[in-house]
Amino acid sequence: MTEQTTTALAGTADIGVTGLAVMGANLARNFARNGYTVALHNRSRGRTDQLVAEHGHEGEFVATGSLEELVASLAVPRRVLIMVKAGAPVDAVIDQLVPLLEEGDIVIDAGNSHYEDTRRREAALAAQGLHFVGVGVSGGEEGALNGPAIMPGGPKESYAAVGPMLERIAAQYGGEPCCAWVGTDGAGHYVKMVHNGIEYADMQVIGEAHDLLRRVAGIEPAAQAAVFDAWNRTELSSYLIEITAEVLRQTDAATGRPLIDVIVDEAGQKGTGRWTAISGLDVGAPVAAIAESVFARSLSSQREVREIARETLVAGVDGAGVADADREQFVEDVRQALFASKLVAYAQGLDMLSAAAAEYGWSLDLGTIASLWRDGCIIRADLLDVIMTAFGGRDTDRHPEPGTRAEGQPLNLLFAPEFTRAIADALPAWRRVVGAAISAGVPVPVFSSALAYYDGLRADRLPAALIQGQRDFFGAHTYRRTDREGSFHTLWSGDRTEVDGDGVPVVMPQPAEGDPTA
Ligand SMILES: NC(=O)C1=CN([C@@H]2O[C@H](COP(=O)(O)OP(=O)(O)OC[C@H]3O[C@@H](n4cnc5c(N)ncnc54)[C@H](OP(=O)(O)O)[C@@H]3O)[C@@H](O)[C@H]2O)C=CC1
Ligand SMILES: O=C(CO)[C@H](O)[C@H](O)COP(=O)(O)O
Repeated sequence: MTEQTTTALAGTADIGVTGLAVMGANLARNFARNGYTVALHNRSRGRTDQLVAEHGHEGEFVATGSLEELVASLAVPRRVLIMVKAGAPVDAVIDQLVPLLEEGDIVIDAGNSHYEDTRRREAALAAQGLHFVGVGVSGGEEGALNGPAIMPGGPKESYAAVGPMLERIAAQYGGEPCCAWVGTDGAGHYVKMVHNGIEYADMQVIGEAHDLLRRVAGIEPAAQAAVFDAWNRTELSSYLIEITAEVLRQTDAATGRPLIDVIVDEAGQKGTGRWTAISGLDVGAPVAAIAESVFARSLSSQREVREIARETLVAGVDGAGVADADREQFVEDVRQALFASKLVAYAQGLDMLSAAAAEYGWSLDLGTIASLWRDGCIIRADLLDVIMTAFGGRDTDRHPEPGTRAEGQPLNLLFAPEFTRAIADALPAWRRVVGAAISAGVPVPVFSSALAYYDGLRADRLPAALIQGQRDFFGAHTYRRTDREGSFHTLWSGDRTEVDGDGVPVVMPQPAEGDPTA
């Protein structure tokens, strides 16, 4: 296991990895460091040779120059892990691989593929006697090497062949691997997609907090780093808060200014956040905070429009800022608003998983899924252990009916008593912060959207009643009544009497004598 091996070991390698950019190379090294013999392949040979030259001493590698060689070097059943750019490249690799494989072999796609692609690919490969396992992987370069969070989908029986290997290279939290089979076909990639949607919202709320600390409280980046360090010792403790402090502390070598001030303020995106928002719309899950975080990135990238807007649109505020005496309280308010908004993003993401489970017939256990995110991935946070507990802990044998929660699991994360309390405690600060941001003209799309979600959930009555009235007025779409079963329509263009779903005039019950509402 320790000697560098580059000669072909035909038919003995435990796993083949094709696609040796940042993620594939580090996953391959992780497998090798854990004692597996890893066959390597990349479209262009350079990456393969580089990996072997730089890291060949870390374990048993079989460098190959073609997919034919890669497949020939693998033990049966063959396991080939694809880690190439998502989309058409995955299909291109599959098309080349399939003719080389035999019944029972397993193709693992560990990139950020769209779950619908995964469903399609699994069905196509199953028809040819091959197993296709769509696996979500999170943790970036460092996680891939030292232990990522892994969310495998695909046929349950395939997990027996790949699960133990994946569990071995995954991050470990309290002795448990951050890896477990999550559900059939595209479920693994769906769960990873929602992870990324939450990641977008989490990053955006941290960004909003940073903006408020700078523009309202006047706290410069280096001092903010200390604030985020301190927040990382509270219930906000997480990887993203930790790296935020690192980024804010960094000085640009070329200018001596804070690095954050020389980075162009346009956020990129590869697609997983957008897919989450689109899927939320498709399955009818109100993931507004996640969607707002995607829109915020899109707005940031409208460079030309923003330039014109800066010159033409007025702010309409009379100056912003907190007095010195109020700064400490404001910082604490922002911390609480950040925590509450983050909880809402998790609540929306988890709610969406249940809606998708119903739509696609998956059995997703929210407690186990939360357990996978406790370490290794980008959204890892102390909070996830609490969320896991709120959903009944980790139980890889618990498979609720599609679209339902396992017994005892709350219908919404915010209904778990500890989170109901946490939000209630944060609420006054959250409202103050959103109010202050609006007054100061500082955009807080996710802070405010998350608060609107919370207020929408808890409202006695929503203006949806008026929308139903409007829909009935212009399109005879009917409405339901609070006091009777059935659907009803008012003859808006006629005498405005009410008819039932069959067009029969409704006879109003006579109010009882003495009824005060009569
Ligand atoms: N980077 C990250 O932090 C994370 C990435 N992911 C996902 O993992 C996957 C890999 O990501 P990453 O390592 O960043 O690499 P990239 O997404 O940048 O993809 C580069 C790799 O894809 C190969 N490739 C591109 N097109 C083709 C093709 N048509 N046929 C064969 N191979 C092709 C490249 O080969 P060549 O060298 O020949 O160009 C190279 O090996 C992606 O799906 C990504 O979304 C998941 C989690 C985290
Ligand atoms: O999957 C990941 C982390 O979990 C990748 O880093 C992904 O690229 C992040 O998404 P985006 O590039 O859209 O910010």
